[in-house]
Amino acid sequence: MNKFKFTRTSIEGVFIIEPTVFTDDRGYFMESYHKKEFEENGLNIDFVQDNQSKSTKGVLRGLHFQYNQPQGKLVRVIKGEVFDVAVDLRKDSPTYSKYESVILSEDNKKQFYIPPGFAHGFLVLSDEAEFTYKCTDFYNGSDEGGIIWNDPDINIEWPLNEEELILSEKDQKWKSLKDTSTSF
Ligand SMILES: Cc1cn([C@H]2C[C@H](O)[C@@H](COP(=O)(O)OP(=O)(O)O[C@H]3O[C@H](C)C(=O)[C@H](O)[C@H]3O)O2)c(=O)[nH]c1=O
Repeated sequence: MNKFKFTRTSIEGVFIIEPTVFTDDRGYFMESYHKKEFEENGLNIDFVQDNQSKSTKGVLRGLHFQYNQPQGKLVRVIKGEVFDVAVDLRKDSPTYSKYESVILSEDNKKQFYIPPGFAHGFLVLSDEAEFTYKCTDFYNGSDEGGIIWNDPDINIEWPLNEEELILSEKDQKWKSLKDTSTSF
């Protein structure tokens, strides 16, 4: 029995995945990942690291990537709601510099697969959000790069006003894509 719905997006390699949720009077059960079913649906990926973070409303984490160890990410929200964004940084891609966004939430249980070669970020819309994701390569802090959240050429329509945003010192200092050398 297939337990996931896979939807391709406008950007090649980026998928929205919806798990089957089994509910009963105790609550619910769902499989959150299934290597074989993902492979059968075009996602032949191996994960090596799982991450989890908690953020309050207005926190924007991103837009991050790793230069030499680019990470594919399977992301989802286990508490609250976020606006999640993937930006195509693959030089030869017809959708270079374009973005795909999706609302991920505790309620919709949607997952978003972002391949290596993308910048990733999310904005928290609920009072709090707990975010968890699987990565196809290991974290390497010295290999990290970023694109500024409000790059006018990418023009992401973030659903909160600028004055509501909370960014780390690091995330306030990234440059725009045109001023960032990437080679994916
Ligand atoms: C990402 C990461 C971070 N850390 C340490 C480094 C810092 O001491 C601390 C916080 O790191 P940072 O501020 O980079 O965390 P985020 O802003 O959530 O970074 C993530 O934000 C966006 C959403 C992403 O897609 C990336 O996975 C990642 O860049 O955790 C680790 O030890 N391992 C890790 O894999």
